[in-house]
Amino acid sequence: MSAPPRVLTVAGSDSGGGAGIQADLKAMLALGVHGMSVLTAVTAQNSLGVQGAWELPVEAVRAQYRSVVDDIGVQAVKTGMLSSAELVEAVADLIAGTDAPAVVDPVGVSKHGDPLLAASALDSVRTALLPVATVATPNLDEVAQLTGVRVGSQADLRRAAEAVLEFGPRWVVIKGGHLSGDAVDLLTDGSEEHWLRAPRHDNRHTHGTGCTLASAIASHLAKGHSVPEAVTAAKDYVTGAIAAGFALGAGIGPVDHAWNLRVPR
Ligand SMILES: Nc1ncnc2c1ncn2[C@@H]1O[C@H](COP(=O)(O)OP(=O)(O)OP(=O)(O)O)[C@@H](O)[C@H]1O
Ligand SMILES: Cc1ncc(COP(=O)(O)O)c(N)n1
Repeated sequence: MSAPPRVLTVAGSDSGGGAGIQADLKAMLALGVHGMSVLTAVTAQNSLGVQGAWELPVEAVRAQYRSVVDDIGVQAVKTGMLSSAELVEAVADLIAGTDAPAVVDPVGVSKHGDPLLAASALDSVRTALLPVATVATPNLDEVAQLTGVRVGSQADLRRAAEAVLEFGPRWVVIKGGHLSGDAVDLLTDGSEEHWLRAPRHDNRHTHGTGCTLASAIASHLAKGHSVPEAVTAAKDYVTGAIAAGFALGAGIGPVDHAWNLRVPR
């Protein structure tokens, strides 16, 4: 049997299994690719928030990356929580030397408002990481942090996309998940525009939506799809996962990464 496409996530661990590395690997399995991971940080996290976070040394991140890329090889890379300026710069450098598309989710804070990136790292995200991204996937809070553009309605999404594209990613997906009404995202490279629209699911169990979308994009890119095809397929996958999100713990439960694998009875 031939090996499936290989996808690497460079991100933090969520002990609760809903976001971070755990969400990424689950999404990759559900989408038929071989998932691999470079851990940047470990969080003590559950449905109520992040209780603690510990960064890995930059040499440990570099060594994991080299182990995977030099032997196994990758068809796409996805980044999530990178924690510090030093890690952002090291990862940007590693991606620049890798011949594979990179999906950059510029994770800033968790759903509960806990910081996952030092404020001092924002400049490195702008000047080192975004320029090496094939697709960047900021949410509205990350757009505001990175560009100063505040999105209050769908009409502002184009302005937000233009501001992010100035930092150099080939494509950007501005996630409008935090607006009201339909869940509308804008994918653009500055010349083509694709509006991705899905019904808003009235389900509070949405922990891990951003990680899941970015990993699904990377998985479809690894299969050889174009960026618009990959993002469209990833949007369908995350929408189904949100619709099937379930309660766990006392707070916000995870999306269901396996929804597309369940056989109807
Ligand atoms: N209630 C919902 N129903 C349908 N789609 C949603 C809903 N909430 C978010 N989405 C979609 O999920 C994807 C992730 O968007 P979101 O804005 O939630 O990302 P995020 O903020 O990075 O994630 P998180 O809020 O978990 O940190 C987008 O495609 C968005 O449109
Ligand atoms: C380790 C880690 N990485 C990322 C997120 C953000 O999660 P998301 O934006 O997908 O909800 C998180 N809560 N924890």
